[in-house]
Amino acid sequence: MIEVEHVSRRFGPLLAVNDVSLTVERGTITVLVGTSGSGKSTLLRIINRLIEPTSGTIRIDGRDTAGLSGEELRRGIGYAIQGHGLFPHWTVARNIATVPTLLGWDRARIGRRVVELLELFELDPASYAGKFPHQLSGGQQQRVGVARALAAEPAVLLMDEPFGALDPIIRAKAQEDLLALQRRLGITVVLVTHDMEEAIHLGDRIAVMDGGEVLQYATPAEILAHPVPGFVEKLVGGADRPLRLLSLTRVADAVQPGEATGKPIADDATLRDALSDLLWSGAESLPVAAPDGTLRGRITLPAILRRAGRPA
Ligand SMILES: Nc1ncnc2c1ncn2[C@@H]1O[C@H](COP(=O)(O)OP(=O)(O)OP(=O)(O)O)[C@@H](O)[C@H]1O
Repeated sequence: MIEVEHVSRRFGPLLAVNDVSLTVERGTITVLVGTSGSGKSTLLRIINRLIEPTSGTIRIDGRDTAGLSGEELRRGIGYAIQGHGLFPHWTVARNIATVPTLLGWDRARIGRRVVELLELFELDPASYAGKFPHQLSGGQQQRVGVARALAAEPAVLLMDEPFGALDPIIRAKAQEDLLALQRRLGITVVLVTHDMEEAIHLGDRIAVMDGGEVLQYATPAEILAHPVPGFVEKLVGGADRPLRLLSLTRVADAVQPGEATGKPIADDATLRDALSDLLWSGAESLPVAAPDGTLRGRITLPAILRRAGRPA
């Protein structure tokens, strides 16, 4: 658990982070979202003390981080940034080994960990361990960046616009991979983005920042349904709000008994995907299938539309 209490950071006359308090529960993803210059990156870097707060307290699992040296703290916290920050003249294996090496792990353990992470990120160790960053695609560099951040098995992972440089298809895949990885490892993630879509998709909770302040800190559903008036409302209240709402619910939660014709949709797809399929096929309903292919019932247009409106 990360507890941020009344944290501020001043740069000369500018209050880049202004009296922010929020708690990130263990094993969840919190997304900091806001426009450029709203203080997201500064707040993120205060958590691992790349930037010292001017005032306020950060506790990680109950421990005040002010009592630790910055270096000691950062060895226990993964940090992945846009552009991936890989050392260009180091191989992929050496990049991933950075923190374990600093921690003095023995060579055999480091070697095992590098192979394990490359496999986890679907990069064949035999082909990729000895490559240099410039020999990888953007998506592969991004995965190596996250692999490096996770090398020493941190309980906390901080990510600053990690998918910002990726094209939309690779970005969607990277987001899915992060969700799967986070569920599997149970890590606590704080992620910075300026993309509300990404925040809604990834966040268990979202902190909307503007002018150094957190204006609202709540679940995506709460932020969509009840945005605080002003900046947050403007940010989420656009024409695609109903579609965003639909993207939060799985087909499994709206499935009805009965049959339908057409290509089945997976029960773990979102209602937004289901609406898309229905509109495209011109059908009123579609069959719903479990991962093993068993039919579970059907999803209908009216059932989807009921969930796209303003919540009561
Ligand atoms: N080292 C610094 N010295 C002076 N001002 C800084 C410094 N770092 C950040 N700032 C200022 O603090 C404010 C917040 O910056 P920050 O990088 O946290 O914003 P951000 O929300 O992450 O923006 P972006 O999305 O553009 O990265 C900005 O006005 C920025 O210019």
